[in-house]
Amino acid sequence: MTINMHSFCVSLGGTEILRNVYLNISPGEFIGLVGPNGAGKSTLLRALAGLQSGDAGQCTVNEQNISELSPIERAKKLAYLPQSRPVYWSMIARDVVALGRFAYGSPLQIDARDAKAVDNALMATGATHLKARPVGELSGGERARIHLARTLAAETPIIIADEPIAALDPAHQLSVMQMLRDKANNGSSVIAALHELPLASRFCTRIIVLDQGRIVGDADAKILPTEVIECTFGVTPMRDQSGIINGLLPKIT
Ligand SMILES: Nc1ncnc2c1ncn2[C@@H]1O[C@H](COP(=O)(O)OP(=O)(O)OP(=O)(O)O)[C@@H](O)[C@H]1O
Repeated sequence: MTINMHSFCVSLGGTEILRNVYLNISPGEFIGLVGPNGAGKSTLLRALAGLQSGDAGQCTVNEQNISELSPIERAKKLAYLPQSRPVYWSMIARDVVALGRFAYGSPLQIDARDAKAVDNALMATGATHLKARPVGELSGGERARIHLARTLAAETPIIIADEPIAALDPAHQLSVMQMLRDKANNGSSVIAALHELPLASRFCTRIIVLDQGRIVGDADAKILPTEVIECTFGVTPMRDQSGIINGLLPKIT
């Protein structure tokens, strides 16, 4: 499925947060949305998920305005992992993952297809061994993987993830990035807000750079101009021969 933003603007508390954003995500793409703290990444992802209305412009899924979709229709098309993921009851981890199936029936009475989706999602995030544990007892990284599994359990053609690898150890960061890339390779449209530029560069098919609510860079990760990274983040990327960023240094002046 294709997701599209056209001349999209958002103001919050009297401040313009997203300014005239144009964006297109096609099946097969894994987009890394990067930008400094406060750039507007979460706001943009919330808008793509239909959770943030705009002051101007449009956001569409397969050319249908996202605000016209019912929550259930939306949940069958896209899964959204928010940055903040509070759990107010100490539910068993597997039940939290099963919440991802709510669009298909009651998450507390899951059928065989739902159960398979939940088990596959737990496996994809390396969290199968955690399934019987109360989420309140899990570590931050373990809980993050359970929430990601909840997102994947929806088995939607679009995945929108806000900082899916924050709090994960290096091995799980790599495996989650590979898994998201595999989803894209299998036809999903994936966008994730990321702070880990080298990992974004290695695994994403495209990088979009947001700064003060504006898109200031949009390119294949390997050819994203060094100047854009330097101007936006104040760091200088080191690259390997293929252009992949493999380290960052304070901006060389
Ligand atoms: N409800 C709100 N009212 C006023 N300002 C808001 C509101 N929500 C967010 N903002 C502001 O919008 C800007 C963008 O926030 P957003 O969370 O989208 O940034 P971000 O790029 O995801 O940042 P981070 O990398 O720190 O998570 C920030 O300056 C934030 O303070």
